[in-house]
Amino acid sequence: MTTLPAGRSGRPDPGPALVARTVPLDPALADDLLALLPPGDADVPCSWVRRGEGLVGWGRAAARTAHGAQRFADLESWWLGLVGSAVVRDEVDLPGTGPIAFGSVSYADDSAAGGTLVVPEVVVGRRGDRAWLTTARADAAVSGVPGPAEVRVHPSPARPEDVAFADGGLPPTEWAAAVAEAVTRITGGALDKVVLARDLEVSTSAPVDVRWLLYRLRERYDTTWVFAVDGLVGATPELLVRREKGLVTSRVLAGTIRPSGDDERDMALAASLARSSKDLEEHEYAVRSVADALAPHCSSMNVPESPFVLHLSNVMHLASDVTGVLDDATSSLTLAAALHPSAAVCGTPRETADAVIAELERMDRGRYAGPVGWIDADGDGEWGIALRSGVVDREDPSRMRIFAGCGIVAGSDPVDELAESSAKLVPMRDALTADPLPPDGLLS
Ligand SMILES: C=C(O[C@@H]1C=C(C(=O)O)C=C[C@H]1O)C(=O)O
Repeated sequence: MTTLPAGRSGRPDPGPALVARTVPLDPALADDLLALLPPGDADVPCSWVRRGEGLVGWGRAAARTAHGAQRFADLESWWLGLVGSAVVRDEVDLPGTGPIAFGSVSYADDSAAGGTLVVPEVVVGRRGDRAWLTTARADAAVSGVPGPAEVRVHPSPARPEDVAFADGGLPPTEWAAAVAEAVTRITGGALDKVVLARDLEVSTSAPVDVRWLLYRLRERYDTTWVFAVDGLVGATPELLVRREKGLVTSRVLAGTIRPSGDDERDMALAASLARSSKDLEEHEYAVRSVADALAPHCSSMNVPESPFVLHLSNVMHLASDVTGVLDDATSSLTLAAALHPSAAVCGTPRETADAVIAELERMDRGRYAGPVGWIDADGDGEWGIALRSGVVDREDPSRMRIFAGCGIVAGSDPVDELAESSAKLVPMRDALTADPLPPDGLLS
């Protein structure tokens, strides 16, 4: 059991003290984490679930939104103040127990979306055969803190009806022209790599139930982190950083091909991806940007010399797991800030790539391609890159924007990149529209 002391000076006043309690939960009650999410508005469900493990939360005990270049520092400082004065009883004591915040932060400093940390009133976590329930209240005077009786399976959410897609910031042909322009800049020597993204507008006949999207993403992309925070929802295969008891891990992805659906042919395609100099070059930039950002915080690091091929049902990626031993107290959120934006979503050199993105993409990425994840009171946590994702419109929750981007290097072909971006839109498109999968979750 951990009891944190009250009152850490020098932090912004976080408001009333947070009271948080974690108790063990019968793992059978947490067999299906997503099914525990109650119905509600798009900003209610919080999720970070992979292969049946992770965290779900709902309700708001406390929340903070921050904008501008200081948004990470502002959120971190608020979190330290909040947990520094919190009264905590943690009977489980694992990473992710005690008070936690789910968070999502905009890609760009100047985005209107900013970044938000949400401390749910109820969190259920599962790790291996252990499960727990955390309840949090910002006002200790409130009685009737929810208990295990609140943890129950809810009826399946309704699927979206009359779903229609429309061009976002740039129609596909104009986006392909932007890719061609980026290739010209790269071959002209202005930069080495830039990631260009595009968006689609989605409309439906009723407010989107985020839980439906989570269920569908989990069915088909069980090896990804299926996330929801404040109306941002997706299934990311890319882990920006995990900090757990002094160890840091980052899964870097860059270099992509589309599977053919034929196993034998896909094996040959995977082998060609692992040898493709264009993809290896693109991957190397991304790995280097992550290793360089982690190095100042680590006493030792393991940076693999060559990537492996990660198979997803819509795409295959070159992937590298970079690991390190942390030698300072930097929190997972501040590590995410140091790593963001990696060359997997920005480019090389970073400043030039960011300027080219702002000029050629002609849209605000919002929280797409920004860090999304969670942090606990010790600073441990997991932050993915918000890819294969979409955001529910706050003003009109029957509308969404979904996003996908591609790394552009000297050898990139605009038509291929357009096809790749379409393949990366498949998870969200299918979650919104496709028929339920057969019970075994396999693709037909
Ligand atoms: C930018 C996205 O994906 C990123 C770009 C990749 C690439 O260009 O090969 C691969 C994985 C991600 O790092 C996206 O999915 O939107």
